Amino acid sequence: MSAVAPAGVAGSLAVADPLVVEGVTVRFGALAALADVSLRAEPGTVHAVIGPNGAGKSTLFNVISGVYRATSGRVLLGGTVLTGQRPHRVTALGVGRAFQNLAGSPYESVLDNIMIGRHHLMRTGFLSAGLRIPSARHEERLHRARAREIAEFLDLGERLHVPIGILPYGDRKRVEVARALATEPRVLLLDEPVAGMNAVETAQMTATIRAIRASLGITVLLVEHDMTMVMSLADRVTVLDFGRVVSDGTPAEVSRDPAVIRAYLGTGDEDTPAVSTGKEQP
Ligand SMILES: Nc1ncnc2c1ncn2[C@@H]1O[C@H](COP(=O)(O)OP(=O)(O)OP(=O)(O)O)[C@@H](O)[C@H]1O
Repeated sequence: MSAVAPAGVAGSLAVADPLVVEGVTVRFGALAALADVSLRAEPGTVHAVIGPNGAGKSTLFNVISGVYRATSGRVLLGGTVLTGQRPHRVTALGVGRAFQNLAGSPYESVLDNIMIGRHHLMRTGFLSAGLRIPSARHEERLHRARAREIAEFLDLGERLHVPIGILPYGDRKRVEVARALATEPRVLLLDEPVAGMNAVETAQMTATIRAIRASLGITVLLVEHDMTMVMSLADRVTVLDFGRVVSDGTPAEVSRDPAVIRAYLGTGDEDTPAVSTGKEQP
């Protein structure tokens, strides 16, 4: 991985504003998928959102990214209210999202797939781009250079012109993260980034997320079922169960919280860590 943080067309990626979720409720008929959920992801941290299946994690990501409307409550990035905005506007306001399922066209190259993330930043319309107007060509060159930097940052620099459909699974997942980074986010939503990965790919993705936090200063909001990865990486963890926040704290705090033990195991046995930190003695 490149040691140098990308910098370029869109300027600094660093963020000084927290992402704040304030009392968000989402109802689907009688079901409250989220019930008065609040959390605060501090700038430049990895904040994990965990919970059993059906706890509301995807619904929360869908509210933050503008896909679902909250029944009540707000999401703010600094002083900007994100709730009520459409997904493309939320992206433009600084929230990038890498999806769990592999997105992107399998026949297009790594570079072209990363460029998809930059379209909302390009001033040139299709007509002037198609007519190869010099200013349009200049802008396209700058954006391609930036996409290349991001690819190199994610160790994809050697594969720029490879169709993503023939890449190994781990590389393809990193292209998805690169596409999200190409939107120049201040907050990056990562939806199960290591789902389906082997141990080597998981270690590489974990290193990638650490580098995003350390070098780019981006706030990462992470939904992930791999508890060893979450507990080794997250600065803070919010635990959802049945749409409610049942715990919030450092990995060490939540892994000992009886409410988390109940959520995962259906027991209040306080001698058992709720979730493995990967550091327990055998
Ligand atoms: N569009 C929808 N319409 C109706 N119910 C929904 C919708 N989206 C989610 N739900 C329900 O809301 C609840 C929370 O689902 P959600 O997908 O957010 O959970 P999750 O924590 O992401 O689960 P998993 O870990 O299995 O992905 C579930 O009961 C789910 O069936």
